[in-house]
Amino acid sequence: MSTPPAGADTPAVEARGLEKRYGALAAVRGIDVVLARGEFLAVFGPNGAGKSTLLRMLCGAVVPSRGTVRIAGEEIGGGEDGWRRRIGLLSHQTFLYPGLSAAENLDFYARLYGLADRRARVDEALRGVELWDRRADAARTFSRGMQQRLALARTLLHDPEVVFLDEPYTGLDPHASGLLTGVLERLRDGRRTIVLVTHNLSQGLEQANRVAVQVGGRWVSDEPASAIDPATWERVYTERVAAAR
Ligand SMILES: Nc1ncnc2c1ncn2[C@@H]1O[C@H](COP(=O)(O)OP(=O)(O)OP(=O)(O)O)[C@@H](O)[C@H]1O
Repeated sequence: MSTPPAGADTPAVEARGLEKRYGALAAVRGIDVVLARGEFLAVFGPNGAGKSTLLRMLCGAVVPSRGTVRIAGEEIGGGEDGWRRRIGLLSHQTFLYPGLSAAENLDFYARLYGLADRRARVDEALRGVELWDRRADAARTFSRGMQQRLALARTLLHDPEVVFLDEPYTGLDPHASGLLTGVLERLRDGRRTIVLVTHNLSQGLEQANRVAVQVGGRWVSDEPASAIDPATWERVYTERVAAAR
């Protein structure tokens, strides 16, 4: 089963007027995001800026209070759910079944996505995150970093066109961080679209080709990564955040 390709000019992600309120609190206050196929967007911002809330709206995990999100032209919540197969989300929640082994977890998702060649896909995914040796062990016996690696394999198992990553380096040791960086490099293949939320200013800038800064639920900047000087980026970022507060 596969999703039909979207038109070349159709944005991979198109969000208009996104807002999210939790009672009196406005977590996201009117953000537009239009990402062409192949773009790699890094979103930076202080704690509580609403970055995770934005990401969760972009991938259909949180319903916006206002605004719409389209994935490859298809509106989230519009009735069809072909968009689900086009996206992958790696977040604080691993979406793993603790009692199932690593291989069983991935096999479950492979079935859910109706993937052909399930066995081969699962084996390849386990090797890709260096969990092949632990494939028969229950996810609940994994360390946090190992769970994060398995969650990464789960995120990418169905080869999604749009990948959302919310602080994906959390809990990873230097070796596993390097592994993830390698995976992200391979994902930058020009056809895949990536949205990364991170607090790592230098690494995020290096990886992305577009950079947004979010403060108080709004984007205070959105520019090509090439417009940013890595040498002064930390200072510029700090000033932008301070000015917006
Ligand atoms: N389910 C929820 N119910 C109530 N308030 C929420 C909920 N989710 C998020 N919030 C609030 O929305 C605001 C933005 O939270 P969010 O997690 O999106 O920020 P963030 O920029 O990702 O922060 P961090 O960098 O700390 O991860 C915070 O004030 C948070 O308390």
